[in-house]
Amino acid sequence: MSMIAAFYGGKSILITGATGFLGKVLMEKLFRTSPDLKVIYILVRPKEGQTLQQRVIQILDSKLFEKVKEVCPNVHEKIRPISADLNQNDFAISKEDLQELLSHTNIVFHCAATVRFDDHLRHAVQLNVTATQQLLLMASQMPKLEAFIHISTAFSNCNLKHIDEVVYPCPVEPKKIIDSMEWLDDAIIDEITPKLIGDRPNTYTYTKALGEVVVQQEGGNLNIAIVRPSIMGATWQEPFPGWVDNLNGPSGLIIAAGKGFLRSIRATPMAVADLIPADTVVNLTLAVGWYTAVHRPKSTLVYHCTSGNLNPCNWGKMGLQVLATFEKIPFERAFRRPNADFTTNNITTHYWNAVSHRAPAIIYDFYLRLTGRKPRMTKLMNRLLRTLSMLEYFINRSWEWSTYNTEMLMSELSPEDQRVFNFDIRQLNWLEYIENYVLGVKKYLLKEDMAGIPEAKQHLKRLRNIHYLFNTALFLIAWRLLIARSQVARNVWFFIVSFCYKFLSYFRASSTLKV
Ligand SMILES: CCCCCCCCCCCCCCCCCCCCCCCCCC(=O)SCCNC(=O)CCNC(=O)[C@H](O)C(C)(C)COP(=O)(O)OP(=O)(O)OC[C@H]1O[C@@H](n2cnc3c(N)ncnc32)[C@H](O)[C@@H]1OP(=O)(O)O
Ligand SMILES: NC(=O)C1=CN([C@@H]2O[C@H](COP(=O)(O)OP(=O)(O)OC[C@H]3O[C@@H](n4cnc5c(N)ncnc54)[C@H](OP(=O)(O)O)[C@@H]3O)[C@@H](O)[C@H]2O)C=CC1
Repeated sequence: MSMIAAFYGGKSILITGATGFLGKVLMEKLFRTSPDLKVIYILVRPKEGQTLQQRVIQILDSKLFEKVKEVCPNVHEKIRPISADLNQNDFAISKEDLQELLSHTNIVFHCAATVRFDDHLRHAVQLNVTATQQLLLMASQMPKLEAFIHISTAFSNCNLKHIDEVVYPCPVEPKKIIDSMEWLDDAIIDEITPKLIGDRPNTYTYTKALGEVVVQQEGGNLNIAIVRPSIMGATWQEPFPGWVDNLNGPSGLIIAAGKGFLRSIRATPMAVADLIPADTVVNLTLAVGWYTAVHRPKSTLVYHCTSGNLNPCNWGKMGLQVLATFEKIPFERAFRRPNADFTTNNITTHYWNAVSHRAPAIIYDFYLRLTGRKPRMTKLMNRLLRTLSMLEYFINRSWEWSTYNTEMLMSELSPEDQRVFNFDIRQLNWLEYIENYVLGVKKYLLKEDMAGIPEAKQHLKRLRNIHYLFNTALFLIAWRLLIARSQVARNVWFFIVSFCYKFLSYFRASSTLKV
């Protein structure tokens, strides 16, 4: 029997961010391995046109929860959605709900965050720092609380090259930042943001670092741990390979490449692609929850959930495997044939952006206008280029993360727990994983049917023919213009034509002789 699974049995668990990518995989695993848990409270913000219950039903109806429904048929009774907005004071939770949470919760998993790189600092601070502070305050009033697990990111200290499993201090105290956000206006915040984030690339990584400091400073006597995943990708094994449900990280770019929009990307092929499957993050997080509650380490332990130092894969290998998978499993209705490449400097990046991204978009929009439709490709391409510029920082560098605590935890698990809550990334086969990832993107994000693959292949063949035809026409037009203007080009042209003519005459004559 798994000790970790048994530990979560009978427990009341609070999860923030349960409607997000990680939160859903976390809930699924909890229900599947500990169906006898008491209740999972989830803090859900109301969404336009959807009640909380409807949001829960939507989650449970997804393919992700198919296995759970078999092992835990009353799963819907065990999820208790609580209306809460982490942007509001006290999360705008009703008094009754708050009372219930405070008196019953045994474990907290804090996953909610804004993961947008370019969020306004005020909003990023509110969600990634102030909300964490408020949640800690709530947690300190929970008499039955056994562990508080905070999900951060391995990139919270991406300004360093080697990152240890410790919380690094920030030059300006989080409390001061929180206070200043209350009285500074947006214009001033915009002005000081670059100075505050310093050599970090965006407000996301900066506020996640502040969040960690808050956890360490204000955790009081709570049993706290911090989990730092790197770039979270589709599931590796559980509940099935390839499950993914948002565009973050590489998923959006896989779509853009597979549909033929993305043709070049500024990346360093040898830089480590520190991807980590979502189910690996979940297994480590649950093991950390158990360890923190049972062993009560004296200090706040940080656990790196990364792949680079144990089983590295680089962007070059990953890119090639993604492209190879498109040959076998193409996406439907591609704009162009998937054929992306890496660029490594500014000049080639600008050149290929103009030739491979902007120009085809303009031509296609011109065609849409001609046929009386609304142009949209240039807008889409501009957004893609903006997204690429945001992600570039992470695909042109490598980091070293120490994984001492994570490895220590692995050695503390029984063989059964090591199997059920496997987070040993050394066992991952990258080529197989990437293929399943692309397949998962096709099935679960694009919702494309596998039966459509032959038609998708036909479509790519048509695109290839159009491509050849277009290139030939372009060459002939350019050549025609050139020979109209240049005597040298004309001479070359006559030489080629007469050479071909002579060759054909010789060929015809020799074949007549043979007969
Ligand atoms: C040798 C030869 C080889 C050949 C090779 C060939 C290669 C070919 C194969 C290629 C694949 C292999 C290489 C993979 C590289 C992966 C790099 C990943 C690095 C990730 C590092 C993460 C580190 C930190 C990890 C963490 O700890 S945290 C989690 C990470 N957080 C995020 O990933 C949020 C990012 N996003 C935003 O920050 C916002 O999205 C924002 C972008 C500002 C836009 O923002 P905005 O324009 O305002 O508007 P949106 O509505 O948001 O989006 C507007 C439009 O862009 C779409 N779109 C949003 N996102 C993404 C996204 N990612 N990717 C793509 N599209 C996206 C959205 O669908 C919408 O499309 P539309 O609806 O227009 O059609
Ligand atoms: N994705 C990645 O590559 C990585 C993620 N992480 C960390 O993992 C955690 C989870 O990330 P991920 O699942 O990918 O992110 P998602 O964007 O998929 O999920 C974010 C979650 O936070 C909730 N949330 C956001 N704002 C509020 C709010 N105001 N009130 C209540 N809930 C809110 C969202 O709710 P709603 O559904 O209503 O929007 C959603 O459930 C984050 O802490 C992130 O920093 C770390 C490393 C990598």
